[in-house]
Amino acid sequence: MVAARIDGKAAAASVVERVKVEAARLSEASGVRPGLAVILVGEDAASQVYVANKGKMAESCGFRSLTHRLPAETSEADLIALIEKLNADPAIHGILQQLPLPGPLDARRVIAAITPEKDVDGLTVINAGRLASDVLDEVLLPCTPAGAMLLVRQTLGDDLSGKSAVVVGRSQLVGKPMARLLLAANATVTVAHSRTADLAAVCRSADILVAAVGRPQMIRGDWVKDGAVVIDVGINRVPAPEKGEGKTRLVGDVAYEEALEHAGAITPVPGGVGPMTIAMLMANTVIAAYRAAGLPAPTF
Ligand SMILES: Nc1nc(=O)c2c([nH]1)NC[C@@H]1CN(c3ccc(C(=O)N[C@@H](CCC(=O)O)C(=O)O)cc3)C=[N+]21
Repeated sequence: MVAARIDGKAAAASVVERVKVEAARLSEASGVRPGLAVILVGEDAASQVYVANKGKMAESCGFRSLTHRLPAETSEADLIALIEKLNADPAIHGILQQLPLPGPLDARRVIAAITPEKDVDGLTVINAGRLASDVLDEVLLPCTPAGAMLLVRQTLGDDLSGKSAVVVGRSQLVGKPMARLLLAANATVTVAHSRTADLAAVCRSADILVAAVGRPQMIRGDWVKDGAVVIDVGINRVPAPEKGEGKTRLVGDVAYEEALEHAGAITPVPGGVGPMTIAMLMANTVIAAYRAAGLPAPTF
């Protein structure tokens, strides 16, 4: 079998088109223009690129977009004071604190300062708790698992009854919320991780295999059940000596070429889950703006 390629770029573009329509509808109904504030502390090169992309995407959706660039030496008190100012600003509906934070800043305390209704990254304890407690009408979901789930639903439909799903990785950011979303869609879910015995055999039991470990090409082709849907969340930059694509290239957590021969459908890296992450940030921002206006929010 040769797997179908799940086109995350195309799926992300159609989410963004929906976001534009919903933003325009909100603006007509209530005069509210969604506002997204992105905070970047320090000079991390990769983060600079992501933040610039998010700003451009927000503007293309018709949002008000503000990027706050703070020096690496910023104190935690000053950063939290900025977040509190944005919490209180009625023109801002989403606050994204770009991670990782420089050394002495405590990400947990900083994220906790974001009001849950503006937490468009879905990282606060309140939003994690809403997902865990099935309070789905109030939750803002973490963007990467929400985007990955949309690709699963696009491939297999909304009801995963009778399907087994294996999530490799148990992070707060991806693994745990992904498992909860799959469970909410009626899949039978296993969360595997670095201490799982015979990980290959566990993976082979999966109709839906989600790789979120952050180790380049760790999941081999013969770990993939024939016909499985494989969602590769990993984005790893590795040296590319052999191909002449420059010094480095991006690979996922799955050995893509090998997995192609087993999977029924698979997300590539790049062009898979990555673009969906940014699209879902836009979706969360428009959702937060609808809720702030007291109107029923669109679902994605
Ligand atoms: N608070 C916070 N929220 C985040 O969501 C967050 C963050 N901090 N810090 C950094 C990571 C990284 N991240 C990516 C999003 C999209 C792509 C993406 O679209 N990647 C392209 C490839 C881009 C390239 O070529 O370099 C793709 O997979 O096709 C990658 C990485 C969000 N992050």
